[in-house]
Amino acid sequence: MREFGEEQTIFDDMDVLNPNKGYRPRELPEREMELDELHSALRPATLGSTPLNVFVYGPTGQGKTAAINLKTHQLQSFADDQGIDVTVVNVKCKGLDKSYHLLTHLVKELRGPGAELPKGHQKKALFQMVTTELRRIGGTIIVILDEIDAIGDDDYVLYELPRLELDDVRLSIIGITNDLQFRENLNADVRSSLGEDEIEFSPYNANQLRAILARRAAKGLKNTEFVERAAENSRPTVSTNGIDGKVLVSDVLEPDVIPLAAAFAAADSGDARQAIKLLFRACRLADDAGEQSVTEQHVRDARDYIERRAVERGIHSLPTHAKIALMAVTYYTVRDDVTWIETNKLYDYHKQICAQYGVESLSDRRYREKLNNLSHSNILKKKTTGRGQGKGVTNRYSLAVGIETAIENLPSSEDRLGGGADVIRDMA
Ligand SMILES: Nc1ncnc2c1ncn2[C@@H]1O[C@H](COP(=O)(O)OP(=O)(O)OP(=O)(O)O)[C@@H](O)[C@H]1O
Repeated sequence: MREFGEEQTIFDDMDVLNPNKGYRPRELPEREMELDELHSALRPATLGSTPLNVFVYGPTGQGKTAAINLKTHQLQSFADDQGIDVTVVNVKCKGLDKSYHLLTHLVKELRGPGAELPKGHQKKALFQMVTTELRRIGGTIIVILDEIDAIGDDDYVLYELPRLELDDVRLSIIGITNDLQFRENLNADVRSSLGEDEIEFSPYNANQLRAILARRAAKGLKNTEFVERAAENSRPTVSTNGIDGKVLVSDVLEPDVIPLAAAFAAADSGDARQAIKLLFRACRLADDAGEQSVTEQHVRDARDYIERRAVERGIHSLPTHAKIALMAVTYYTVRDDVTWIETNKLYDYHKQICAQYGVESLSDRRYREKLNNLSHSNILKKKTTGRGQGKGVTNRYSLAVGIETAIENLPSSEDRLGGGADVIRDMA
């Protein structure tokens, strides 16, 4: 057994590289333009006027939250220095699927630390409480509504809040979403009042991700720092995407590590969170193995690990019928040693398993939908072939995940479907 405290480590500060911890970057050079746009929307607060409502949108992991945090903090400290009354309130809307829920959380945040969620009130009464709290706080109040799309089409708050006119209150709403459809579907009135300014965050490219990773590595890893180009000496340069022409040198990272992690994330979705997660996992794999250097292979292993975990999580959270569909493909893959299996055969398995384990079976059409959904989640692959003119098409499915992964994640023996899964495990 390993003993605590006896190991060497490559980490200086693990939290900086852990995207789930609250590290807040103090600079975002890749988002200068977006920060300028935010600056322009918030600047009226410094001039005694009302900041603009802003709608911020773009895919996940693009620095939307980081940029808004940075800019509102900057505004807050300027306001504190100058004696200007500015209050920033943050509401995370994830899971708040109704205006009612959003209002309860907004009241709680406005009331400040220690306040409880108000219970047992109508929507209108809650809105009145919001108004009372805004009046009590007074001055400039910036309400950030993160993941605003969670409230779906119940846009009562989004309609009413920007329309509030209260004496001595200058209210600004910043709505953030990564659901572009949500923005498109908003009622035109809501969209125009909420989105006085709209700021789009488009995906990072590989170069930008390299720079982001380089700055994180410099803060999170030992013997890794930015130096003037001339001072590179003989130390390995691991990123040339430094600030002010500096380069990153490291005794811990091999030169290919940051470019590879950035390339993987850029090829996928340009998500900075994903890139940081990949680098962090690669560093942990090296560190846990007691190695003093992170290699390209660690990055590849980290990617495999993250992908595998994501698939496993996806499989575990599948509803019953989707689990049976996956079992069906796994069953024939193992039993017949084939790759592609026809829908009709899979449907026979479905009916048999449902009858055996007391699950209500689906119609043929609904079952096909389930198979199709699994192919959209990259758990199955689908192949469609024509049977000639007028004869329609045949869909075949195969596992998109490795057979070992599929078998490892079959329902356990204690599960309602465990017996069916045991049959597959015994055959494998
Ligand atoms: N330009 C950047 N420089 C340094 N770190 C960055 C940059 N952009 C994003 N990050 C980091 O990437 C992670 C994700 O960023 P953030 O949460 O701001 O993304 P987001 O666009 O708000 O994503 P989501 O829509 O999923 O909430 C955070 O750890 C953040 O600090």
